[in-house]
Amino acid sequence: MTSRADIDVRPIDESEFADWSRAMNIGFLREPTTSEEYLEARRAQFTPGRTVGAFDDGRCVATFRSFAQELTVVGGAVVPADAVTNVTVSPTHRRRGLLTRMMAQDLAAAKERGDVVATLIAAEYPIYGRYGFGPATWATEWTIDVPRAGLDPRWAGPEDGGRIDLVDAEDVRKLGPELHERLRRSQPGAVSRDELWWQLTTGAVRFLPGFHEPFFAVYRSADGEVAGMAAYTTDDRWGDAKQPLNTAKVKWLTGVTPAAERALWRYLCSIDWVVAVRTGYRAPDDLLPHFLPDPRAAAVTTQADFLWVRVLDVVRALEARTYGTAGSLVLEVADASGLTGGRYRLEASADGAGTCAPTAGHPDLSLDVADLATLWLGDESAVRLAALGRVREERAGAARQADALLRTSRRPWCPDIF
Ligand SMILES: CC(=O)SCCNC(=O)CCNC(=O)[C@H](O)C(C)(C)COP(=O)(O)OP(=O)(O)OC[C@H]1O[C@@H](n2cnc3c(N)ncnc32)[C@H](O)[C@@H]1OP(=O)(O)O
Repeated sequence: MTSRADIDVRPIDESEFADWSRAMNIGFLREPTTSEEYLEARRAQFTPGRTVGAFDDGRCVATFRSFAQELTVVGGAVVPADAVTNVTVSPTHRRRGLLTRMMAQDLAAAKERGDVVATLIAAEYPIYGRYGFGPATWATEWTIDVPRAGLDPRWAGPEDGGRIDLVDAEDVRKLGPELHERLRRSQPGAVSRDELWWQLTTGAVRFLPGFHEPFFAVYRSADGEVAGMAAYTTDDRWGDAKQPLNTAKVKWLTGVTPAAERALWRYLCSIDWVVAVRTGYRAPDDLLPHFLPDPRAAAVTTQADFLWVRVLDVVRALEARTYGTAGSLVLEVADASGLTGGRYRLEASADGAGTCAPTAGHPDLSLDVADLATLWLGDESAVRLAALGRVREERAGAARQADALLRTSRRPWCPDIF
């Protein structure tokens, strides 16, 4: 067996991209061999210096890629994030520390670059906590039993003066980016999308497994403004007695007003032949069930952690967001990697702004950097984490005070897998 030291972990150059892609497909249990077209399409994701491989005897056996992203925080500001993706280690080389080496290099480079956080969508829950990542948003998927929802089957369009049109992929590439910008600027937990995201979702570039061209529906409000858009596929299922039994699967649904969300969900539940709607990953407090006369018709199919965050700079992370009340809190943050641990005083003013600085003062709460990430976007309760023993109160009542400062009335949501 090759010793750990003999395995070279380094950024690849473009000539190694085919070997790197083969290794990634192996790690994700996908067909290893890739076509020239696949490689050509995928090359847009090659970021020099940030596409990393591990090489054993000249063959790529592990992959890791990161790219620049913006993450929206509470209050609507965005912070520069190091988005981590394409993480694989071949089954022949697992549990020898290769991920640990690739991650350590990447996080150190991200810190050096000035990224405030690193982000990822975890394939499995137990992988990333050890590197200081914590789940910062959660996702819920519902399946709507349309005939049980109590909706009037005669519905023929929005009652609010708005309209819904089906549009082509090209229209989505034109209208979608601006709509998403509006959403993500006001949605804590949302991330930026690049042009390739729009090309992939519309099929202009195809390398994702199982792509089927979706239907695209656009909602315009009474004044003609595009306020919502949805992409969905259907599965052409029929029962033995010739009954249509289609499920509409929502790939994404963006609404920048409650009216837009209501109209698009109503539309999806009105399509002839469709008896079930799978919603895709929404925020756990999405309005959707309450758009239905019988909210129980929306059954939770998935409930899981979604966006994981690794705080790289406590001061900038805490100063970027806003707070629910005025107050002062001293946090003792443990960070085994040495990237951003220390004792910090957060001062929030009545207008919601926060300042943060290292302090020698007595701590109010002690916690790991991964748990700070879990609290940062407002989704989790410090009181709950204290009950679990993950946050320690150094002053009685500090966890409750942290909740008053940090928690938000609506939950954060990351609409994108990356
Ligand atoms: C953002 C993304 O891309 S998510 C996709 C992640 N990729 C996958 O799930 C594909 C299949 N899995 C893999 O490729 C690999 O198993 C990886 C990438 C998850 C882990 O790579 P490895 O090189 O085996 O990890 P490494 O040896 O550095 O492990 C470090 C520690 O994490 C633990 N660990 C690693 N993977 C897992 C896991 N899936 N579940 C539980 N523990 C794990 C190891 O046991 C080890 O613990 P220890 O330090 O106590 O001994």
